[in-house]
Amino acid sequence: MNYQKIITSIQNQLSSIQYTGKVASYIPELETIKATKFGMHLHCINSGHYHFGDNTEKFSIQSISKVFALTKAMLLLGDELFERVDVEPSGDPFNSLVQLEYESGIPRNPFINAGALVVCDVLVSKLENPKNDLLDFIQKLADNKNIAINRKVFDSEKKHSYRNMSLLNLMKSFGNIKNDIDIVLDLYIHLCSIEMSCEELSKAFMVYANGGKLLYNQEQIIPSRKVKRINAIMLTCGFYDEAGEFGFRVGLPGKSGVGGGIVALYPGQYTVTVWSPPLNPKGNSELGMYSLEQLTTLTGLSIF
Ligand SMILES: NC(=O)CC[C@H](N)C(=O)O
Repeated sequence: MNYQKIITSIQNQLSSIQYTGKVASYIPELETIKATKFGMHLHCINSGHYHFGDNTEKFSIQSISKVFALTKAMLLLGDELFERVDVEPSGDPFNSLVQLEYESGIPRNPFINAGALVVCDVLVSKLENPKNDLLDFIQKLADNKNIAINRKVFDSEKKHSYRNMSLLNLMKSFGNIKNDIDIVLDLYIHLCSIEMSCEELSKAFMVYANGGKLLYNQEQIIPSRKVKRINAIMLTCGFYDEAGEFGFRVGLPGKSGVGGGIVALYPGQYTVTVWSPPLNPKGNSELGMYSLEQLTTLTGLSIF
């Protein structure tokens, strides 16, 4: 397979495509990022790296961090975790409140905000230093100590957390948040404000493409059964109310964030990260989705 040729063809197509998406503005600091940024980094298990554009520039990973948080919670807890958060697609926007009211405060899945907030509540209960432990965990997955939060993004989101506060209050009223809501929110925003590049995310997600083993030393750090489950949740819930469309067009498990990043993976083959800040109306990177659709079409390598 000539990956280089395919990646170059995607790069060439992008230069002539006009985007219609908008950079996220409800977290004001995210709006300061140039809309024309674009990076792509493909990391193949057996045949190396292919990339272009701003693939080494760090950006706000936002909801991509929900995968790391879920993984850590699944390592700490057994199936009882899924009594507090379900594993069904929500079909609603990522920050929606409506289902929680008639589903007794149990979020549909761990990749919408409500679900990730419950996961953060679990992490606060189980870990003495959840912020440090999570950062250590991500640094280990990425084999890179140079991963940290962006303080400006953290402060900016903290000041505009009306929705997430509402979600926490509603779930607390149903008894599904055990800790102080300010502490849970603080951890959640901390994770969302972590910065990583496409290259770093492709490396960190390799564990999900490699059956739970770190590719760089083959250490099994996540049991393969749990990796199977995490990949399944990425496939069905990784793109909020656009999970069906992502499966239809791209055909890979993955996760997006409102910083414009998308990570996707093909178990046993590769991980790929794209970054383009303008988002479509569902909150997913418009050109990111387009590029990934081209990748799986031109390589013929999707899980379908
Ligand atoms: N979809 C996202 O990336 C949302 C994350 C963002 N920090 C929020 O809570 O709204």
